[in-house]
Amino acid sequence: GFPAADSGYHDYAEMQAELDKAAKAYPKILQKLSLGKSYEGRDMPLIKISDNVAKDENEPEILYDAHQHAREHLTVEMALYLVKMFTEGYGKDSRITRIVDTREIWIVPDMNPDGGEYDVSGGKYHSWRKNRQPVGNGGYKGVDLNRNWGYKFACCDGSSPVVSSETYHGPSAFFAPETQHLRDFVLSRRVNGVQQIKAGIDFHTYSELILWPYGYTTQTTAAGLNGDQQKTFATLGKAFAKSNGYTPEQSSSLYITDGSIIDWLWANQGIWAFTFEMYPTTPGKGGFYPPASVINRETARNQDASLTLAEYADCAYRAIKKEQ
Ligand SMILES: NS(=O)(=O)N[C@@H](Cc1ccccc1)C(=O)O
Ligand SMILES: [Ca+2]
Ligand SMILES: [Ca+2]
Ligand SMILES: [Zn+2]
Repeated sequence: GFPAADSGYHDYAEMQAELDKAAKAYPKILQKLSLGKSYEGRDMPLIKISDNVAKDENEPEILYDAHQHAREHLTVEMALYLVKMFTEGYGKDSRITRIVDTREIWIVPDMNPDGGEYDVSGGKYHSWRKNRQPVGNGGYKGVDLNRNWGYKFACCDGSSPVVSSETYHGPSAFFAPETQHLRDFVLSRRVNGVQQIKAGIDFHTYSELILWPYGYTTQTTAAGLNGDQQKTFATLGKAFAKSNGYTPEQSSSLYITDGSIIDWLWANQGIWAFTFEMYPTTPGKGGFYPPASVINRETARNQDASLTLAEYADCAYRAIKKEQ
């Protein structure tokens, strides 16, 4: 569990309890499902929020995922904030109500439950990033989930082949059960060959950035990402940045990453996918372990961007005033 001073953060059991409570309180608009089990056997919750939530309706779908990296605990709080915002705002806030009525929202609050629990084990932080899967044959553990996706896997020196590395990509794409489960869920959202999930945000910490594909190349356009699409990503990214004060840029302008989730979501499934790096900007402001006192402010900071993404999900090109 978290160190006492940081008890405001939710550990795995507390996160699950929070989600169970929400499912009980809002059965008409929230369903608690499961992606499957992590390597060590922990359930990975999947939340669906929409009107007539038990029905698969013909409404644009949105995906918010959090906590691919174990020490990035603020992202679990971000996902719990989204659950709270959509449920408590429904029927009260007109913008939220319209989104819940016209979209199907998927939230994955914890992509890496094993890593997260390990990171806070013994009431102290271990600065752990990866999952807890044995790798190689020297007793090492951990695949970097955000290098294990299957688009341009290990293509471009944007990850490491060394099992002990923080950015170890694994022996193959989708080696980690955690990336397999989210991949399988996303693929299951293809109906008559059309991907129902139109847009998404992958939450990380820290640096306060809004990132869009590609991560594997510094080219602004490349196979599967043309000029209008680049313009749409940049326009939406800048609009999000205006609302939360983060810095918007193409993912690769910071460093090259291969096998990242947003490259796969976009190139393989055509999903308008962004990575948000949350608070703080620097290690001096808490790095991966900011005090629990910032949770409310730093999660609410992304309310407008999260809602705007959902509003554009029917046609992202509207952001550049293009029809189709
Ligand atoms: N959370 S993070 O510090 O690990 N950054 C993430 C996301 C990311 C990817 C590419 C450039 C900047 C940030 C990563 O997978 O490297
Ligand atoms: Ca619905
Ligand atoms: Ca649907
Ligand atoms: Zn991260």
